[in-house]
Amino acid sequence: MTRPPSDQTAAPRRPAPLRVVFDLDGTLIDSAPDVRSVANAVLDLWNAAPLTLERTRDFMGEGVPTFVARMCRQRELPIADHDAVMAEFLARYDDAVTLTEPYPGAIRMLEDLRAAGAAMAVCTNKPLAPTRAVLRHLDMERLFVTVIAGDSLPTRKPDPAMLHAAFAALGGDGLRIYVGDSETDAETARRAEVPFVLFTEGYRKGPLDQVPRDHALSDLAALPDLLAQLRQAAAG
Ligand SMILES: O=C(O)COP(=O)(O)O
Ligand SMILES: [Mg+2]
Repeated sequence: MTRPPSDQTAAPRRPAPLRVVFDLDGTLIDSAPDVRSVANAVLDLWNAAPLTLERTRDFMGEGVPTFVARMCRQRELPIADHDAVMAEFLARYDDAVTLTEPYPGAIRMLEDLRAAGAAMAVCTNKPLAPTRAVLRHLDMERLFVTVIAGDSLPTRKPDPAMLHAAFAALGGDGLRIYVGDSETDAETARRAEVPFVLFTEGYRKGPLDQVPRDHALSDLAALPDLLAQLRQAAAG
């Protein structure tokens, strides 16, 4: 019995190339303890009360200038001192790496994606020097084609320019995905018109159901399977 032609000719389609861009703080690494320690060392210079970890997380997400502005407002530091506060903060931030940990399964997940042929980048509002320092400290730098940081371009997320630059560095066509933890990341993905995966265990400020996203996950180890499914669907 001859098979119908469709069965004879059905060859598996090549999966689409995968380009994945990751936010950093609150997505791949839990860096708030280091940021808090920097903030509190600076606040101590002004004899101001320290920040809790929770408040530190709340202040993160839009980069150092916004973090420092929120911190100064919260502790009512004199406006005339804000530039000096910023300078003291930045001076300490570059090597603030020892309290930071990758989220469970983050490095294994990145290695799995790379083994599956994904090209990956970091797109973070954190400045480049502390970003490079922490990635090196955690032996994660090797996993990324490029890093676009909070001082790499004239604008920061949620302006989509950083995300566009990250995908441009990854090159070519294929399936594009942005993975992040915050409202800022969701808005960046929307403006860049890139599908967004929300990591739910990071530094989001509001309720989960109010963050627009295409997919959500609480365990980074689930990302390779999700992306494999999306890749197959994209291959048709
Ligand atoms: O440094 C911040 O405020 C946020 O950094 P992120 O963009 O990696 O979350
Ligand atoms: Mg983040």
